[in-house]
Amino acid sequence: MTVPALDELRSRITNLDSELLALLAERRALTNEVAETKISHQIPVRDIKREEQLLIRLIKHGQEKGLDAHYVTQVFHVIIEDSVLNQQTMLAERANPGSALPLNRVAFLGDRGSYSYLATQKYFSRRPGELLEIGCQSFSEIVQKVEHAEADYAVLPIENTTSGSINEVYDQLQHTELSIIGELTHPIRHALLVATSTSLDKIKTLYAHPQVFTQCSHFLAELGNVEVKTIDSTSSAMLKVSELQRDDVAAIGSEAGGNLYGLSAIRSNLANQKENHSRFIVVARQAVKVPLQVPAKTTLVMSTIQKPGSLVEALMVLKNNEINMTKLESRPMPGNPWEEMFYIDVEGNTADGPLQQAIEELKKITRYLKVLGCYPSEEISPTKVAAASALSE
Ligand SMILES: O=C(O)C(=O)C[C@]1(C(=O)O)C=C[C@@H](O)C=C1
Repeated sequence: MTVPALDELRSRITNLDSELLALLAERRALTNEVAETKISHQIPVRDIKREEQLLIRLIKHGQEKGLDAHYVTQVFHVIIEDSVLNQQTMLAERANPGSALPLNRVAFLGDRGSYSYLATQKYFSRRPGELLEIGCQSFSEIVQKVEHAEADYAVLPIENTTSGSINEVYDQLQHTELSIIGELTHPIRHALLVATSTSLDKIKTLYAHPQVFTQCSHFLAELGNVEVKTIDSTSSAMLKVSELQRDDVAAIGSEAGGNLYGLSAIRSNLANQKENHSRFIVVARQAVKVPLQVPAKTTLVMSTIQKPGSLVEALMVLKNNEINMTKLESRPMPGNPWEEMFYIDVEGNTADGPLQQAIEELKKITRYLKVLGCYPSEEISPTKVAAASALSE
């Protein structure tokens, strides 16, 4: 049997990949048409039943073609997530006429290549208009850029699955009139980045942002004589290493970001937890309306009356109105020792009855309550179907 030449096989793969892309684009265009129907008939974007049926059929079909259920499910989770996010964005834009800008000026931490930069690119890739990135040195600078109308939006990391909440960002939210208008989660994959063809045993100095060191503490503990230097952002760490061009220095950052500085990864998956994700919020001067067909999240900040059980009482209001709380964070109140501000994320829309009711009730039993924003939820939980149910069809 003659074996086809590698070039020939690769050219066939290349052609197939182009066909796949054309099909994906066609599918996306169809789902955008679906969104138009949903807008005119007030139908929710997400239809879990339809997704289940679709996955069951695809798993079965895939297995007939020798593709395992896990693979098919993973591929279609990504495709459906893209479809849902695009439709949500379309609906949100319709609900906020005139909000789409020809140029989105976005302030974020660090420079090209930082995780905030990558999150910014991801969030605005679905939105119309060009993107102008404004790299900043601190969270307060980022917030001020939007407050002073030097930027239209800010992208701020708020929590990480390994290192927890980012307190400085919560503290910024306490003092600003800006509103949260969006969120996104982005995988944070830390790699050891170098500028030369070197190896781990030669590294003597390591640059990274303090948050990154916290997230990679297990890896750092294994390193022997390495001097760890903190730096204001991941992009500064990468820039430093690319400028030094030395065998004995490295930065911790994403491989994608490192590529922008000509760095290569000699170790990857450095975070303590395999699933390391950061959640970012997007803030602007103007709050947005979230259409009721789109799953919404709302962030509240409140301080309770100083008496035993007042926080429990406030949380009971949420429970009684069947509002699901996704996060509770407390931060000290400057100037008021031992008093706390509570930041609460809930599933729900401020334009919808149950949350409106809960907010009214909370106002009566708290000292201070403010809605920091109501925004489309971008946490698209994948629909699960058991492979067995697909095969029994
Ligand atoms: O069929 C729909 O209603 C769609 O919006 C399309 C689609 C898909 O991409 O297949 C996306 C979201 C829904 O949850 C179900 C299916």
